[in-house]
This record gives sequence, C-alpha cells and structure tokens, in this order.
Amino acid sequence: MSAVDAEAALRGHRVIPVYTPVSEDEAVAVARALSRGGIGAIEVTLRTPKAIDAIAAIARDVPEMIVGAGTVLEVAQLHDAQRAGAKFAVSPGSLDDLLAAARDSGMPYLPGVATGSEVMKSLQAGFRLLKVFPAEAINARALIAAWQGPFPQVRFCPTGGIDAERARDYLALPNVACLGGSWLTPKGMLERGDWAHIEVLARAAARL
Ligand SMILES: O=C[C@H](O)COP(=O)(O)O
Ligand SMILES: CC(=O)C(=O)O
Repeated sequence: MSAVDAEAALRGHRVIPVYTPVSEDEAVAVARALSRGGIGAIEVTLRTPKAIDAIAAIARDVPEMIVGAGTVLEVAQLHDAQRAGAKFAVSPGSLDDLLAAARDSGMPYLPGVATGSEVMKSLQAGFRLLKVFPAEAINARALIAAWQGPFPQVRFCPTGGIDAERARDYLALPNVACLGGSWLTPKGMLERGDWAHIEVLARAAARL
C-alpha cells in the first residue's frame, strides 16, 4: 500500500497553526476564531491529556476546519487521533514503525526530517510532504533550498521558531508547500480567551 498524498489533503492551506489545547471548549473557540480569519487547517499537538478530546471536539463542532494531530510519537497515538477524527498527522521525527503504520492507516502523514538521510528514509517509505523540524534551529531555509537539488519530488512543511515575518521567506521557496507555527495561538491570548485577536492574527496569516 502506498502512502496517502498529504500534499493533496492540505492543498491550499499554506499556514497551519500549531496549537496545544488545554480543554475542548478552548479548542473549539480557537478553531472557530482561526476559521473566521480564513485559516482552514490546524495541527493539535498531542502534548496534553486533553489533546485527543480536543481533536474530536473540533472535528465535531468545527467541521469546516481540517484538524490534524501533531507530536505523534507512537503508533497508538496515530490510531487514537484517527479515531478522534484527525484528517492528518505530523511527527517531529521519522520512525520506521510510524511510517509503516501511517501508510497502512490511509491517513495523510507528514514525518519529521532534519537530515538528508531522514528525507531519503521517508521518501523510500512513500512520503512526499515532510515536516522540517525544528526549522529555525537548523537553518531550514538554506537546508530546504539545498534539498531542491537531490530531492526535487519532495515538498516541505517547516515548523519551529517561525513567525509571520519569517513565514514569508519560507513560503517563497518553491518546494515549501506549507508551514506550521504557534505564533497564531499565543499563550496570553489563549489564557485571556482573546479569540478576536487570534482571528486578527489568522487573517494576516491567511494573506501570506
Ligand atoms: O514544538 C514546536 C511547535 O510544534 C511549533 O513550533 P513554534 O512554537 O516554534 O512555532
Ligand atoms: C513539531 C511538530 O509539529 C510536532 O510536534 O509534531
């Protein structure tokens, strides 16, 4: 079985907010605010006990939002996220068993890469859209530009340390399909329930 084309699943969604949820209610409010601002896909990281419930709540209550699971470290998490309604999944690295499970699950999946060997491994497993993490820490703009030579068939989705300003430079690279970042869901705004401001950030990001 070949891997599902994650680029097709996320086509048109150039900026994907990376969000770590504390509750289902917050997750739904965030997804609605982002959607009002013109953002159509969100990565919910599996870093809190509420994350799977938050994915299910967004899938149920904000059906216009393509919800995905991030920080998928184990096969069981991939399956839990899929059962909860996640439409794509993302990992910060590449593991053989996750590559195989993602292929078998039929879920669009972005393995994480930071080296040429990881790109080769993911490519060999059938994956063409790859997360590059942690982008700013590894000078990913230069790395992704250089990877165009040996890996012209691969598209990248950098994440890690990217803000609105840096996003422009990444999106200008022809082999960057999308990018991720938490700058659209700042902690202070989440704590204050400042959905209006999150909508403003989303509107600016949707224009990038
Ligand atoms: O761990 C990183 C998050 O996935 C997103 O990165 P960021 O907070 O640097 O945008
Ligand atoms: C870095 C990222 O996107 C993840 O935790 O999956």
